[in-house]
Amino acid sequence: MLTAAPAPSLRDSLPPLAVRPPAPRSVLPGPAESRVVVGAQDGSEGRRGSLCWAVRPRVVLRPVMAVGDPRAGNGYVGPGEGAVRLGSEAAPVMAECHFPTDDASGNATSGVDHRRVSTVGRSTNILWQECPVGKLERQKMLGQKGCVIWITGLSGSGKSTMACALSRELYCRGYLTYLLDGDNVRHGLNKDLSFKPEDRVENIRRIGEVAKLFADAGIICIASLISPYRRDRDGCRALLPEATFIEVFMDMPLELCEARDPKGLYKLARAGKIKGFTGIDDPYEAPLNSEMVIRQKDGVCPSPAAMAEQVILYLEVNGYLQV
Ligand SMILES: Nc1ncnc2c1ncn2[C@@H]1O[C@H](COP(=O)(O)OS(=O)(=O)O)[C@@H](OP(=O)(O)O)[C@H]1O
Ligand SMILES: Nc1ncnc2c1ncn2[C@@H]1O[C@H](COP(=O)(O)OP(=O)(O)O)[C@@H](O)[C@H]1O
Repeated sequence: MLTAAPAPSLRDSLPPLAVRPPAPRSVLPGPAESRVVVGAQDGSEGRRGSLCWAVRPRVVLRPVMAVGDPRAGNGYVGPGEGAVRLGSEAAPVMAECHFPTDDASGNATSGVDHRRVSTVGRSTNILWQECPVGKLERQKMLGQKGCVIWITGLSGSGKSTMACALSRELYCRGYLTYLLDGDNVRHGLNKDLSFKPEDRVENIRRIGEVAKLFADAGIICIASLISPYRRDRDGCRALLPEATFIEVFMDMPLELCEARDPKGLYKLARAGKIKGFTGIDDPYEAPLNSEMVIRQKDGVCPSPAAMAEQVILYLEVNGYLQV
């Protein structure tokens, strides 16, 4: 009996990864008071109060400020007291870790600057925990700048198509991206949220916060969600460092989106079976000053590849694809 061959998946259709010269990895040019995982000489994790080797597989790092913080509990180090000896670039670095004022239960009582303890939202008595490996180091490692490409538009305007084409193109050129698609995030993190206005506000806020973390990780984060309210998109922009929020408006007419209706949702909304559908009985506030607008030319929508190319050109011209 003949069986039909399975249709190739989108993943199968990816061409081989282009060889982009990797960021130089022999020595990571860390900042002056540099930074590493602390491990013991036998390669195991560093212990509090012990002599530690600064090690990192396959990557030889510069001098180190190796102060194990017992609160971190993961071998990574934070700022604080500690006897530090600097080593050469090629040699492992030794550093002695001291936590002289820890209390009997093992909790750190040292090094807490109470002037920095604050209240944020409903969280009280919290302190920003610095980590010596920062965004700049991660960006150097990846050879790209972390940013958020925020794709907004009506349902059916082509957000996901654009996001996937862009991911694919950047992947093929050797850049690391991560896609936050509204539909997908609503399957997990945001599954407690509906489409009523206050829930959309929260959906956008949470995705903005997550996107901010990805950008801080040095990743090109592509957020693709309707995000219909201007104020909330602008709120996400405000979360990010200057010029790292790139708003892309899929400016497609409602008639086109409705004609596409790939999920049949417009039909249901018109029939009154879905209430509060964006563009039908819930507002979409178009951006006023987005970095990019994708629209039809002479009534023809640019191809997915052409849309992605437009964004990549923007990233190139604005220096996001290099450090
Ligand atoms: N009432 C209503 N209005 C708009 N969209 C609806 C609604 N109900 C379900 N859907 C489907 O959910 C997708 C939109 O989710 P988002 O998280 O992007 O929306 S929002 O940013 O919170 O407005 C959206 O996906 P896309 O078509 O990809 O935009 C719809 O498929
Ligand atoms: N540039 C394009 N040219 C032709 N069709 C497109 C283009 N972009 C999207 N589409 C089609 O439009 C429909 C909606 O696109 P989609 O990316 O799912 O939109 P959204 O994520 O905004 O809801 C899909 O059927 C898709 O194939």
